[in-house]
Amino acid sequence: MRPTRILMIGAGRMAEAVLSGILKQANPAIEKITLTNRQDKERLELLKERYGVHVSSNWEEEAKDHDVILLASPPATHDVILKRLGELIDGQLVLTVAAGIDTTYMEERLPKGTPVCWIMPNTAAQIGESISTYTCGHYVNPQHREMIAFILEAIGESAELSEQQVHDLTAVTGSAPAFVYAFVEAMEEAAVENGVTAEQARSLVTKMLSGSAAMLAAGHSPQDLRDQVASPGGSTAAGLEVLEKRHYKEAIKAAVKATNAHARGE
Ligand SMILES: NC(=O)C1=CN([C@@H]2O[C@H](COP(=O)(O)OP(=O)(O)OC[C@H]3O[C@@H](n4cnc5c(N)ncnc54)[C@H](O)[C@@H]3O)[C@@H](O)[C@H]2O)C=CC1
Ligand SMILES: O=C(O)[C@@H]1CCC=N1
Repeated sequence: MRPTRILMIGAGRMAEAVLSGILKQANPAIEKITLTNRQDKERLELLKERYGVHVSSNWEEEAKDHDVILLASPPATHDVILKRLGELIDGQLVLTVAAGIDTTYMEERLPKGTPVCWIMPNTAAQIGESISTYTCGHYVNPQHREMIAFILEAIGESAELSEQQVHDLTAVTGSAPAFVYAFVEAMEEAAVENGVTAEQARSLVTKMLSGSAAMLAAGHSPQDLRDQVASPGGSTAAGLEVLEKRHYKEAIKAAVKATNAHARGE
């Protein structure tokens, strides 16, 4: 990889996740990383202290001096930031992790020929365990791809998809961890109501979840796994029947639809 300077616009949770992943790779080609946000100086100081990176509350002054610019600010800030960025940059690679901000949107606001990439990670990026979908714009060359792969590997695994697919899967890979955590909260509450401590409930439910995920990762289908648990006429079947009556799958699919629609600004 060529010597590279990375600028991040936005210094929140996702920016920190990407930053810590990149630093763990200890790649000598990364010459400099600068984190910026609009006004939270305290947050910038904390990140500077924690990671030893450069910080600034004026990204406009920094843009020229960096090769890769990663937007990790809210989607609603992108219109203004991209248009201003377009006045400042000259061929730099521009990436975003924002929900709903696809490469067409970016290319429309940046000078013709600007290489762009849209990455949709999830919060497991914080521990290098994200499954990130991504899609590249028209002007991304093999060198840019090397950089994009480096960032993606720093936060976990990834799948390159079409722009439409990244939109359609925003809920399934980006937001669904929150759906899983809501399920865990309900399970923990049920466990506590049945007499175990909150710590025991956390430990039991977490292990149940990681074991279930490991069975899926081993290649078994969810239908087979469900059937293995639910002995015919047994107690699990009675529980599944309640979920079905309460439209469990429909509720999840409706949540996916609502999430994606919101991300697209609908
Ligand atoms: N949290 C998540 O699970 C995921 C978040 N994302 C995307 O990541 C982006 C950031 O999300 P989080 O890190 O969760 O949010 P956050 O609230 O932790 O961080 C947002 C950051 O943007 C900065 N900011 C706000 N307005 C700005 C502006 N006008 N100019 C420069 N900086 C500005 C804030 O100071 C803050 O540092 C969003 O676009 C979101 O769609 C994508 C996938 C998953
Ligand atoms: O809630 C959000 O807007 C972001 C997008 C994907 C996950 N979190």
